[in-house]
Amino acid sequence: MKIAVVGTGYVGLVTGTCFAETGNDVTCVDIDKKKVEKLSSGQITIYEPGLEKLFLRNVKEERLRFTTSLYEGVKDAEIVFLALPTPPGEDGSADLKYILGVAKDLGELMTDYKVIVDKSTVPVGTAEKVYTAIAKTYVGDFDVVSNPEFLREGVAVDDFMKPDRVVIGASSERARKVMGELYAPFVRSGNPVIYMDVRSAELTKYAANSFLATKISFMNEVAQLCERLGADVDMVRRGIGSDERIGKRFLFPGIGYGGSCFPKDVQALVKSSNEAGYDFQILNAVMDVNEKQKLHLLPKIKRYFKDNLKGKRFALWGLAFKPNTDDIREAPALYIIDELVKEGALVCAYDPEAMNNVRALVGNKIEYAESQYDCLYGADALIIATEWNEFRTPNFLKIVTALKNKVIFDGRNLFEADAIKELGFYYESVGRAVADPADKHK
Ligand SMILES: NC(=O)c1ccc[n+]([C@@H]2O[C@H](COP(=O)([O-])OP(=O)(O)OC[C@H]3O[C@@H](n4cnc5c(N)ncnc54)[C@H](O)[C@@H]3O)[C@@H](O)[C@H]2O)c1
Ligand SMILES: O=c1ccn([C@@H]2O[C@H](COP(=O)(O)OP(=O)(O)O[C@H]3O[C@H](CO)[C@@H](O)[C@H](O)[C@H]3O)[C@@H](O)[C@H]2O)c(=O)[nH]1
Repeated sequence: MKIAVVGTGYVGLVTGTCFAETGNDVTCVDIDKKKVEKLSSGQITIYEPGLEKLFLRNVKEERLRFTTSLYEGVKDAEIVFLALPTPPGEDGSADLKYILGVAKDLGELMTDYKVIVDKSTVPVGTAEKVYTAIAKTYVGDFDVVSNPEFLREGVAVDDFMKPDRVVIGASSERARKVMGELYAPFVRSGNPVIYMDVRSAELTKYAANSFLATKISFMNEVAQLCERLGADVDMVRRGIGSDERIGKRFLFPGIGYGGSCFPKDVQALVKSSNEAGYDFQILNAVMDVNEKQKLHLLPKIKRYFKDNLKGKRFALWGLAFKPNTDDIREAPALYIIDELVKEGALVCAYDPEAMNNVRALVGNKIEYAESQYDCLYGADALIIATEWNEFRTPNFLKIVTALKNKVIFDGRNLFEADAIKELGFYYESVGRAVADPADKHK
């Protein structure tokens, strides 16, 4: 099939590459000239495990092309995916200017039947708006379909190639058939394509993200309670997660959810809800809990250093909002950096992939280290903000040698609390035994 993907960011690039990998002829369109030049010359623009190999193969075999021209991209395409940004507007609702801008341009370019697919996360009613924007100038037959994307960064290729489900919201049989053919290779393993009406598909995406965010905020509140009641959140997590009705996944407490999706999508659903005259109370609490959780480690740090962080030096492991990505959008580490710097502390950070992105954002506000151990030298404490695998089993001897004090504030519960205390560390984590600064650690 001939496919156009408009918007070649995270979702666009994964979508385009995976559809090319299953034998389709894909043209990706982006307004960012530099990005298109880079991709056309075989240079990948995001860090995503497993993607580069597929990308290079499909570029080489000419199933995957890039252009800045919307006309070039869509002229022969049967299906046009819109993988454009839907950032929060000033009031928190999803800003549809990119989607509706491209829809208007499509109306001016289209000359034959196409299926236009909203791949971006968009509020209920957007497909109707896209339809109206195209129909203003194009009078022929076409369909607008909602096909929300559920991939996670860091495991995006697997999520796309072996989806738990594919949701297709379509109002015409013709569009359902086209989409069904396109997705046939991905659902062979028995994972279903769920066909539904367009509005339900649009809401499914927000409901999925909001439910997952709710699980996380719930566990972060359980963690708060654990610290106050002397319980261990890891035990409670295991205890409840083994109940199939609850499920083991997305129960990990930490320093809040971040990334380009949960924060903006929960907020957008609350906004849509308000506009529909309904107060979505749970989600307001989910957002409040998350705001507080991002700075969960700060009072612990201040307590240890007797409220004086001026001139203190902190090593920070992890900047990306989660492991296996270089994405720093809404990364909890950035909030911690802000607070520490505001208090007059110095921060030296290390992240395996995200340092360039942070450097571009905050420049010399912090120092950057060449390795996870380099950033420890002379630091008063180590703070862990992202659970990269290489941080899980570090060389403790190197940590002890480099750190000024044997003090760790762990926002991701990477270590067994008892084992690390045995090594003589003052150790604070999330939802587990609270350390006492008065205790003498070795
Ligand atoms: N990132 C994820 O993990 C993820 C997962 C599922 C769904 N989503 C949703 O998918 C959508 C896209 O997210 P993303 O993370 O890929 O965004 P992104 O910001 O990484 O990429 C968007 C791309 O669109 C391009 N663009 C902007 N205006 C354009 C135009 N007029 N014509 C052509 N290209 C244009 C930008 O240059 C950029 O390359 C959002 O709605 C997001 O909520 C994201
Ligand atoms: O038990 C958990 C699981 C996740 N997180 C945090 O939650 C955030 C989001 O994590 P994750 O969902 O793995 O990453 P994303 O790539 O943002 O993926 C989410 O957002 C995408 C964009 O909408 C959706 O497509 C995915 O299905 C959805 O999982 C991160 O900050 C994680 O640290 C936790 O704190 N505890």
